[in-house]
Amino acid sequence: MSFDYKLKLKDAAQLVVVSKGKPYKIGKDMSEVEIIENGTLIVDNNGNIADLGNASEMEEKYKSFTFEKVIDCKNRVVLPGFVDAHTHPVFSGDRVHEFAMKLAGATYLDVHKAGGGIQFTISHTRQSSEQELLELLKPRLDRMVKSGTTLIEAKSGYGLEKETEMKMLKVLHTAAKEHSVEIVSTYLGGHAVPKGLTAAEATDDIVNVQLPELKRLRDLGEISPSNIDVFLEKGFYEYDDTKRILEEGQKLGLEINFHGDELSFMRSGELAGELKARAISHLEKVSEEGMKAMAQVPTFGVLLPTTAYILRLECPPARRMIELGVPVALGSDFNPNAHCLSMPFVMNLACVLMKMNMNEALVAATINSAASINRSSTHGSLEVGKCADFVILNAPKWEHIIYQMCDPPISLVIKKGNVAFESK
Ligand SMILES: N=CN[C@@H](CCC(=O)O)C(=O)O
Ligand SMILES: [Zn+2]
Repeated sequence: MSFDYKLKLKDAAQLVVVSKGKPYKIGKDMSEVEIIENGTLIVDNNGNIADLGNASEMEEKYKSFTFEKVIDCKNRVVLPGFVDAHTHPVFSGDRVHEFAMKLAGATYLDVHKAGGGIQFTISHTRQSSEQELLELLKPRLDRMVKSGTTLIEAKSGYGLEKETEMKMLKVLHTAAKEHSVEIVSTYLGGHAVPKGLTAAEATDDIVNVQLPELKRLRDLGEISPSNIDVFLEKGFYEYDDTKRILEEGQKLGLEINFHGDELSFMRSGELAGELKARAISHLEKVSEEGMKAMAQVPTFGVLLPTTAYILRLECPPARRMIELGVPVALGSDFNPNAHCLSMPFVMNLACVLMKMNMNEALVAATINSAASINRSSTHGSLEVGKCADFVILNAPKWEHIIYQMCDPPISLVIKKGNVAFESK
């Protein structure tokens, strides 16, 4: 039997549109969240939003059409699926022992210098097969969906040599086809300097060995990276090496989306201005000039409150960034250091630790995070033509998604018009 439409979300207490007709929000506009009170939304047979509006008007308009599925959303709210703008979800080996070290006072750099941190994860990930990494990744993605995430940015970066970096990108490419979560992948061969090489030698290897292989496999359709990333940090990659790697990636059509100004001030914002970067993540130590340069491009500031929380760092200046017109996005930074898969918890931390208001946090976790990975024409808001990715919350007001931080009452998560998660 065929139906006129795939899905109707009927009589929602709130349809949280978030943003209308804009690719992203900046400044005071981040505090505005568009809402339709008592609304109904229709999904077409391709899994895109066909229409939305006042419930009684929609009932009248669509009374003679058929729907494959109707969900009664009375006393519930519908939000766009969350977009997680920064994750490292492909790895093997946990680092629970390092959590204890950090609680006892070790810093991120102490752990790294002792051969732990990224190096620990690299040694495990190098030994795992593509299939093992895929099997480890899938339940992590399931847990993201349960928390309302429907689109993620996901990085390689636990190989630091050609084989493992490409293996990670292949895992992401396969997962994108086999899992309901949509994935935009990022090549992060410059996540740390491999043991035995200098930063200059590692940079040469990325430029002369890894990037040509990335191009070859991308041309063959075996991987699909959209972005290039480097960890610009003292003892990792410094300004000139970072710039060289990012520029080489840009020549291959990759967008620049890098880690910067996390533990030390590295002139990340200034570099983003020079290279017209799409996004910088972390930014705990960003300068006033750097923020101004970012606002100018604009370069998205992807803020990661879990990192500041877990490492007890001073938070990035979110308020000043918003004031200066930097488009701010949020990510979970899910990785073995910051083991968080939940965007509701990230939004809560952004409000409490970074002093963002709830509207700003929601904008940063939807339309702005989608825009930080160049997906806001299809994701991040409830607008006609966009992907039917939703979080249906069993609460009369959307703010409960942030307020009930660790276990918000999510009753359903919809991906492309299909139920991806349903609470029992
Ligand atoms: N800071 C660099 N990279 C990750 C951490 C990766 C790791 O510790 O494994 C981050 O974004 O927090
Ligand atoms: Zn990261």
